[in-house]
Amino acid sequence: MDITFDHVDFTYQAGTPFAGDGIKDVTATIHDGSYTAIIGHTGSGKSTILQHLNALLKPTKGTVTIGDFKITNETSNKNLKPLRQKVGMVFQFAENQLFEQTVAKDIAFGPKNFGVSEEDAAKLAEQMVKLVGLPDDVLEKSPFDLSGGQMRRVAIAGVLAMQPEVLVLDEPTAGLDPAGRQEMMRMFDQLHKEQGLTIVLVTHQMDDVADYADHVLVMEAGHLVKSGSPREIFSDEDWLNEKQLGVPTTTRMANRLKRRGFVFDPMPLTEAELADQLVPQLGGASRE
Ligand SMILES: Nc1ncnc2c1ncn2[C@@H]1O[C@H](COP(=O)(O)OP(=O)(O)OP(=O)(O)O)[C@@H](O)[C@H]1O
Repeated sequence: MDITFDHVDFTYQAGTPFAGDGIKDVTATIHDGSYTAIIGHTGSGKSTILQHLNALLKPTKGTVTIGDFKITNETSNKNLKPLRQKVGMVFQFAENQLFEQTVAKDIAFGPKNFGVSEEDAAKLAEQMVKLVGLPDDVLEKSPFDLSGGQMRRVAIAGVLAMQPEVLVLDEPTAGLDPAGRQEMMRMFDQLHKEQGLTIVLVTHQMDDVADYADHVLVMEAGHLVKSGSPREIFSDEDWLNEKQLGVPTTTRMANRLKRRGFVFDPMPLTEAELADQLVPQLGGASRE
């Protein structure tokens, strides 16, 4: 299911003296099966974009097309339930939305609300706990007795239990320690590759963009200012510096080495790519 923005404006509190632009004239496509990262400074419009992906917000102007759904300013809230099922949203600190007495009940809540039987919802909870890498014995525990990282996985399991086609992640690793962050990013990558989920990730972590995304949208002051592959986006160091956007650690290191006479073509994005190009230049055999 492709998601397309066609000249979309969104104005917060439109028609009041407090009106403020969220996004302006955004035209972009998030392709079915892609892993799309949205980057940009605070207030650039990333969250506003995300909330259009399942019509939590509707365009003030323009059209958002999500599979068969065309969302405009005129779209009524009726009949949007199937859309909410297809696009799963994991908000920042998703664990704050847990509320049931047991993990099993919390994960089963969404599917039951969408008409899945008690028995099938319980089965889904068992499957989803596995999918997010938690042991079976958490099912009967209170979510509030788990660690922060485990609680977040339970919240993600609850979103996955709706069996969405698109998983939308708003800074999903915020507040986790580096090991927890890495584990969680690997889990999303696995879901993307093994379950075929389309992923839309908002992040400030450029290493994650380089390691996992295949498409990047760069937002600035409500405008989409660039889109392309991570290689295209991160190859223009001057532009990134001008915009004060970070670059992946590997790219930063390669840029420094380039100034000392090393040659990289293309510029490496990941550690493996850096090693493959660096080792022969240091007189060693490449990894292949
Ligand atoms: N509820 C709101 N009411 C009024 N203006 C808002 C509201 N939410 C966001 N805005 C404004 O819309 C613009 C885009 O904000 P948005 O939250 O989409 O940015 P962001 O890139 O997600 O930022 P962050 O990285 O801080 O989450 C900003 O100018 C912001 O002040």
